[in-house]
Amino acid sequence: MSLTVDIRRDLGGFDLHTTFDAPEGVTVLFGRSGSGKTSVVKSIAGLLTPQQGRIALDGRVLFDTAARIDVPVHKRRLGYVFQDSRLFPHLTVRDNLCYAARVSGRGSRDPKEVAALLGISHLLDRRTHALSGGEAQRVAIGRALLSEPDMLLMDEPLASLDGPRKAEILPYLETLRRETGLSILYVTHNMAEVARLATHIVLIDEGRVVRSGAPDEVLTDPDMVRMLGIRDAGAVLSATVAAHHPDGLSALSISAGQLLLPAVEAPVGAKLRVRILAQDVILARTRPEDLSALNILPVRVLAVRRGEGPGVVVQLQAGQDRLLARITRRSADRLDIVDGAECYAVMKSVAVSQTDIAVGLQTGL
Ligand SMILES: Nc1ncnc2c1ncn2[C@@H]1O[C@H](COP(=O)(O)OP(=O)(O)OP(=O)(O)O)[C@@H](O)[C@H]1O
Repeated sequence: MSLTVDIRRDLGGFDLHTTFDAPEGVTVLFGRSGSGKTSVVKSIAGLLTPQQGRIALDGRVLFDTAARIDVPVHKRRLGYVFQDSRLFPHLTVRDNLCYAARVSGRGSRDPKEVAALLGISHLLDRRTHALSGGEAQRVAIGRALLSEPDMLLMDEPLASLDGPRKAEILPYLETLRRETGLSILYVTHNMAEVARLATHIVLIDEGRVVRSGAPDEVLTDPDMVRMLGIRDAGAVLSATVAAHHPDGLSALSISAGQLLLPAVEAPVGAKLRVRILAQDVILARTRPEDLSALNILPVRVLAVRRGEGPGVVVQLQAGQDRLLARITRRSADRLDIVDGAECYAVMKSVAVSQTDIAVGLQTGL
């Protein structure tokens, strides 16, 4: 399912004027606090009425001011997962799961299957007030799935969870996407979630779309670094597990060669996406010898962006992929890092952790 959105609404001086397409897959709507993300999602869900515009899901028009169409919320066939789980505390997990299916009247999916997919089978008879935040959120996702929506809208579904709980849920979201094929519009301002889940990214600022496209293009666009956050800037690379070595390292094939990382929990042949932060990439003009860092890739400089501070962001071509490196202006001058320069990108193996790796999901669909 692909969604097209073109809406305009004045929110007390805030001019929401957002136009984008969300193709099949996981489209991440990313922007800082107050950029208009929730207002966009509410408009799609039918909870906020734009003054002007059109919203359509494949051929099905949900909203169109010109044609005077405004499909009511319950007939839009969209699943909505909020920041907080909003479960019924007096009902069991099973009853919470079945509720949406009953209300939507589209419940042909087996709740047990959905519970298994989300790792909540052992919780079915529990009341929801005693669930952990991560468990409750998985039940909320299951409930949305059981209404058999044409698309799932997820508005910062992990924002209320701490780091370990986020890490617990992310693999389920990856499985969900892979196994149900359901298209998802996913709102977040967390870059780790973007890097792990997105198959398409829409960047929004002050109610307007400033950039959209595939993650490997958008995330390595040096002009977007400021908006994405300099500390979080980095690339996502598609990789395949090539070998697991007895010394605890795994070898991954990427288009530019090989990466050695701490043991990756995936079998040989598994497809992965790996996030490499710009601040973890060092540049050298000649191939370094006698270095402890194990990953040295030949790269070509595509662009150099100088900021106001002492740092520069360097966009690099590494095989078919793009990388970003963040180095000092002083080093860039000393090493003559200019457009077209051939050099080597150096990365420590331990710089990439398990949370930077998504299994079974490459940068495309
Ligand atoms: N019903 C409303 N009436 C007036 N102003 C509103 C209304 N809803 C949202 N706004 C304003 O519109 C702007 C965008 O808000 P929105 O909640 O869509 O942003 P957001 O990107 O989702 O932010 P956050 O990440 O903090 O949730 C904000 O300035 C907000 O105060």
